[in-house]
Amino acid sequence: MQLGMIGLGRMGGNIVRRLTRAGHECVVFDQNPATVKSLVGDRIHGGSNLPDLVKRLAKPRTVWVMLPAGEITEQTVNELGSLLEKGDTIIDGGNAFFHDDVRRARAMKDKGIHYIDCGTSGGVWGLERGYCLMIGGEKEVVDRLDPIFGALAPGTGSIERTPGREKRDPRVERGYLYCGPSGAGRFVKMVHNGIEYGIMQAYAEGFEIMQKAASKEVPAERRYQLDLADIAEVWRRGSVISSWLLDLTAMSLAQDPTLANFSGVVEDSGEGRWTVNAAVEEAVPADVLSAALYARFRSRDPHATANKLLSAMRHAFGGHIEPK
Ligand SMILES: O=C(O)[C@H](O)[C@@H](O)[C@H](O)[C@H](O)COP(=O)(O)O
Repeated sequence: MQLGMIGLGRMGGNIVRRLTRAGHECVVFDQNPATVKSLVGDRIHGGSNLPDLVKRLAKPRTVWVMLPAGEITEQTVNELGSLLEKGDTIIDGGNAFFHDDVRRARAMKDKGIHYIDCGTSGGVWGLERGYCLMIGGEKEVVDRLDPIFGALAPGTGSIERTPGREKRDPRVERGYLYCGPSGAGRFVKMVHNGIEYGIMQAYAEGFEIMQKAASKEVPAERRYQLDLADIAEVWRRGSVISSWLLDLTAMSLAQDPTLANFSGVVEDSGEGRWTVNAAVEEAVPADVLSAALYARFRSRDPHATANKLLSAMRHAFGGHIEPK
């Protein structure tokens, strides 16, 4: 099939590479012309701007938008809405907010343009490992674009089949899922990322507890100098908590057990906040996911006003002095 790709960053460029390796053809555009030039090659054609990209695609066209969530995605989808025609399709594969998908799909529907939200997991490893896809929108359109999704997904690989799934849609076992109407794919991806925060936080806290087992606060006879890199490695092999995030933890610790290249200021792109908002809307107690989100906020300002106020109150009622 043929696909237009807008945004050739960490994800978009590799999606194009994976698609063309599978025999698909891509027309690509990025704000940076050098990025476009570096990608153009076998089955990959460059567009000089959005109108040019659209012109180079055969009808009905499919254009994948792979840009940071927010204004840039909004502008691009709007511009595509005025360039594309009835029967064409926009797929947004970024980490947009699912409310925006519902709104955009409605606006595009009025023009006869299909809008598909596609939560795309796999990060910088997706080119080789494939992307786990969580898809929302009109089912007939998603089914028509199956060759694209199938080529991007990881495939069954070496993961054993889950007993009891024999009569279910086999595509799920290949790593892509039609989740439901507009926004449903991104909603599932949003919760995936909320869970990602929680799992990451659990490993992070556990490893710090083991590191601080060597601290003076602990009685000498129970003070342990533990090798975190080796613990991460051994846990990968047969333990109950093995996972890909643990694989990456083991790799990071093997490369540098002191993690000297990281400041510990942890950013977030929105999905964790939206997951917690959804939990509040549904009155679901999401203790772990909320705490993991707040841990990221806290990492950014150890000298926050709240902490100063705590010290101020302790000092006021008990004369307690902060350590210098
Ligand atoms: O599934 C994935 O491939 C990741 O979740 C990916 O989507 C990205 O790395 C996150 O957006 C990071 O999210 P934060 O910036 O919020 O940590």
